[in-house]
Amino acid sequence: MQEFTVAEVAKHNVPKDLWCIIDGNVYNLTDFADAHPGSAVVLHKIAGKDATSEFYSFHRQEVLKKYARLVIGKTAVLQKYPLPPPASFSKVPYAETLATLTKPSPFYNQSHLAFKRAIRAFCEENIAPDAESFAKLGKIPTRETLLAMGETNIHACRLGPGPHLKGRTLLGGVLPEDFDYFHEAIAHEEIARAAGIYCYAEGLASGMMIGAPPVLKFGPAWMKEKVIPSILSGEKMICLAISEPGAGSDVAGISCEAIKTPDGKHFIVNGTKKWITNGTFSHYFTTAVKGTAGISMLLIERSDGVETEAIKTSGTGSAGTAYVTFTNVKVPVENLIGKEGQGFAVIMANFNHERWGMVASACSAARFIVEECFKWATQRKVFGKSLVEQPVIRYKLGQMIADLEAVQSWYEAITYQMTKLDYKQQTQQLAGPIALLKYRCTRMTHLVSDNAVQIFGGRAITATGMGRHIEQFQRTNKFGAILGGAEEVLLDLGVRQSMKVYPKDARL
Ligand code: HEM
Repeated sequence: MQEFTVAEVAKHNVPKDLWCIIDGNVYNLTDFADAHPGSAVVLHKIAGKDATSEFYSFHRQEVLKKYARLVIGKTAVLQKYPLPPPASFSKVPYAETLATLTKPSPFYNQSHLAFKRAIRAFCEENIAPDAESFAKLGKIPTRETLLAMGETNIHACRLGPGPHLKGRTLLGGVLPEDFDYFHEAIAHEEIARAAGIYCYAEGLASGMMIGAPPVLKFGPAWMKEKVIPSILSGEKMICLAISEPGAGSDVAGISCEAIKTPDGKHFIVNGTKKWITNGTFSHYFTTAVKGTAGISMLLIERSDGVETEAIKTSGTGSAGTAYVTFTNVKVPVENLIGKEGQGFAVIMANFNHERWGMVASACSAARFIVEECFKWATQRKVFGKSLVEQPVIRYKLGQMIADLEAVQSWYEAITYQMTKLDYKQQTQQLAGPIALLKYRCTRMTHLVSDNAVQIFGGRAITATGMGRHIEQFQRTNKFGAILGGAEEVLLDLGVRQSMKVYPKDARL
């Protein structure tokens, strides 16, 4: 690259010959000025000057990457803000979990770190580039992306440890037998970080994370053999169809009915499901139905009588959130997941993994927002000093960090318990704590979202530019307080679960 002196750059200081220096590099903005979204006028004011500080007041670093073509040379001035190398861990305080950098941890080892680095690299290369534009356009992820997640076994990793990992090559060189719930949590965390929780991330087969476990844990052998490989490869999609227009957290209230044919060989399914993540593009529906025996779970293939329609939410069309209608759908009785009439137990067992996964994603998303706020507060100047020099801003950051780290610690403690308990024990012993944890987590994200909006001001309600991640987070954050069980329902469940084991002999 050609090197210029500061004095040489200074000569190009008029609109028809407009150069400037940004972080050591020389930009020729003459032809770009009229197309500049921030107006030509502001560029005229910095013509011929070092505009690094002005640039970082109004733009994200990614703008420089996108417009690298405008660079015509460099100066001897040392670059102060180099773009971070690929798949690196952030050095901004609290931007990474405490164990990611150098701090010791009872839970994570080198294998977790290697996995984290590898999946971050995958996400940066394959997921992040589409995240913003696809979310805006409401486009579902491409087949290539979903297949790439299959090839690298990310789909399989998101279903947690188990026999489905046997013989698979995992990212970071992790051996399938060493893979535990901390690895799985890292997969959810990294996807949420790269793709935006309750936004583009939802399209990345998150329906599978909740729709496939019932098949894996309770489905008959033929079903596992037929369905699981095609799902884990990314060829086919599956979703969980439980909630209905008249039944959300109130699962017992579902009305989608499945009536057995007189020969006992099929169910005829009639009813609707609402808010079904990935429903618009799923091939399989893990569906809760009501029959004479009570609630059952059925695997329904997309076929005649299955219709899906996109629902517009505050999130994005990338999630494929659907209204599903089953009209006289003929389903073989072999498609029962678990025993007839025992669907409630399958649903309840599944909820734990779903809620825990939501916490993993939400902690990571909140951490990313903390990082955004810390960076903004440091580089944004008001009343002659940076925001972070104002006590009120430090108070807000402190609240966010303290809440986040408290939830993170509880979630890691529960994750550790999951690594020591089998699936049945988890269902019996962790349903209450996980319900309470998810409640605490979404209260934390409310605070993080609220404080982030106050720190970013107008930019927090602007979909592009400096605050675009904050805008998305505050717009979609509420999903977490509803999906997988509303906060109020979870608090109630948490206490009811502990009442079941309350010692009969305990007295004040
Ligand atoms: C390489 C040089 C530059 C490029 C490629 C560039 C590009 C952009 C882009 C893409 C935006 C829209 C922001 C977004 O929504 O993402 C923008 C906005 C803006 N730019 Fe630049 N810019 C450059 C230099 C500068 C400089 C040196 C200034 C100095 C004053 C400046 C001032 C602004 C302002 C005031 C806005 C509007 C910010 C807002 O709406 O909050 N730009 N610029």
